Amino acid sequence: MNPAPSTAVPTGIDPEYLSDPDADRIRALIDHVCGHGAADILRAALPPGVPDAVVDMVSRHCRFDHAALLVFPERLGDLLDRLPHWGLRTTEVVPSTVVRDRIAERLGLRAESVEVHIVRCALPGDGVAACEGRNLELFAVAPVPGADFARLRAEERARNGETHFAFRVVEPTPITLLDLHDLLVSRDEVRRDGGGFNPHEDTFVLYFRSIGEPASDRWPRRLEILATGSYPEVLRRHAAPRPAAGRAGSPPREDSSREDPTREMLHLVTGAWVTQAIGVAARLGLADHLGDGSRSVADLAEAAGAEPDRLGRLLRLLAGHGVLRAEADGHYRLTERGALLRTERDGSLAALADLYSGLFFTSYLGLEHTVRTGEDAFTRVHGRESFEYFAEHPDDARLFREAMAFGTVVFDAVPAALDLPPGATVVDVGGGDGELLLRVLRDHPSARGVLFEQGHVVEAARELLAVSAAADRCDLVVGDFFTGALPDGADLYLLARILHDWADPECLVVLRALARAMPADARLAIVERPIVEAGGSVLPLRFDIQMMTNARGRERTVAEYRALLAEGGFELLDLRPLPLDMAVLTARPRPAQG
Ligand SMILES: C[S@@+](CC[C@H](N)C(=O)[O-])C[C@H]1O[C@@H](n2cnc3c(N)ncnc32)[C@H](O)[C@@H]1O
Repeated sequence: MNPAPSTAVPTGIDPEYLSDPDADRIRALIDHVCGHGAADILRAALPPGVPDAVVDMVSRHCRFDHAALLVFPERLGDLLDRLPHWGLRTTEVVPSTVVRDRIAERLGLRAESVEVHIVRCALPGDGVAACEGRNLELFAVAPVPGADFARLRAEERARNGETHFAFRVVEPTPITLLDLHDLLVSRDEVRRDGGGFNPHEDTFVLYFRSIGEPASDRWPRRLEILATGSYPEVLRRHAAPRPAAGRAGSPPREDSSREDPTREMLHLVTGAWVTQAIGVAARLGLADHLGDGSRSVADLAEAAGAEPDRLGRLLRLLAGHGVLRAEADGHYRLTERGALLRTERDGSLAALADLYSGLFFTSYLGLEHTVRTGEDAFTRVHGRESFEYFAEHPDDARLFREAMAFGTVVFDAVPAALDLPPGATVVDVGGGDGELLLRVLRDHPSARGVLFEQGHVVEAARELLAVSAAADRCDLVVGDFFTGALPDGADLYLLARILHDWADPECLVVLRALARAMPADARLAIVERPIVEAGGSVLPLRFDIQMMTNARGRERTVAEYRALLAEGGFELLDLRPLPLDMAVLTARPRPAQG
């Protein structure tokens, strides 16, 4: 961090203005901005105790731009006259719309009756090196007659509620902005606080307000992320409701574990027991037996062919984790969470719960071996690599396909995230049983599809296709994406949940084969669950271990995907978020050099 200069305030301040309450605030803000390094200013705009990794990531992509303050001069000219006394050089005065609208709303007035100007000014460079290149934005609110205005002015002077510290993204891309956004909102203490795009200035802003005592005695923890350009996807994500996890309404027993490290650790260490309990519930078909109703333990035990005492204890644990609800009469019913174990529903997790507590669970006995040696856990435990194993075990292969069908919750959002020209041909490489391709064809009625898969999987896809209205627009091609030629000449190639199955060398074989098969103007759409660096959701990290244990693959950060794609002959263009931490990453073949 930059050392604080011994005196931050430029000399030559006219003492007359120090008695003005706004003058005092402006001076204190100059002190704060000139007296601290950018990382310290950032830290003070984020929650107390924010990890270094978060500060580092924001610092890597952004530079400090300005600090903002709401002030109340009698006349705008008065303020402009005074600024040189603080060594401030006015660079621009423009009308404000966003802040004006917010103030008008608070005063219960029409926006047009409130006048707010943004006075942009550069901080002095001379003698205060830390101020070089830093700016203030003073939002000058013209007097509005009425008691409420007096109250607003008094409150704002006391609270500085509109103050923020703005960091500008140096090389903005949708991917960088999404990464930054997700990193910040992944912290429970950070709240989204509005944002928007100003077309006149081609400027995009996101505001974040953090809970916690102010870092200094007066400035709120309010951060603005600023970028040139328009990023509607990021804005949509910013406006979306916070994910339910960790919010009020989660089962209290789980949440209470957060307070005590021993309890919390015990919770983690015993997590596999819960995986097993849910897996057994899935294999006993408890959710289907319960349906929409409630049943007694004895009744359920009979229906599921289970021993009542042991089943009762299993149900009690599942209720503790919010999978079931115990009713006053001792009956159990499904919660919304538990209903995901019903087999006959979209997005069923029943097969996944069975697979993750069964075949894929036993592989974890080889995790230590994998971590120690780098050798594949699944192969060590089951004798062969997972896709070879499935080719020889049809029942397990069916369970795997059914488990993958859970991804359809995510697939529903994929077609809208693809840019497909009319009449386009789409090749789904390793497309499984065709669930994703069928959704794309359904949403794009003029598109044609090609499903490229291994022989035994294509047979399953044939069954699904047979009952689909898009059957006549879809061809099935049996092939091996490592050794066979891929269908060429199409407009869009899908690689959904393929790259994460493999290590980089295998991925490069597939990517280079794709680069050879794809026309120069075709697009590659990769559906994966990218790891958000530093403090993002833990789900991609869990799946990363899963890929290491039950495949030879890994989850990757966006930067790793970008690098992998570049090595495979592609350029990453865009990232569009999907539910459950997944995303569509769009790439194009890199034009041949020279
Ligand atoms: C994790 S699944 C993903 C399936 C589908 N894309 C989805 O997202 O539901 C991986 C798929 O890759 C296929 N696959 C594995 N090795 C392959 C190969 N060498 N050639 C073609 N497909 C392969 C498997 O059969 C499997 O369907």
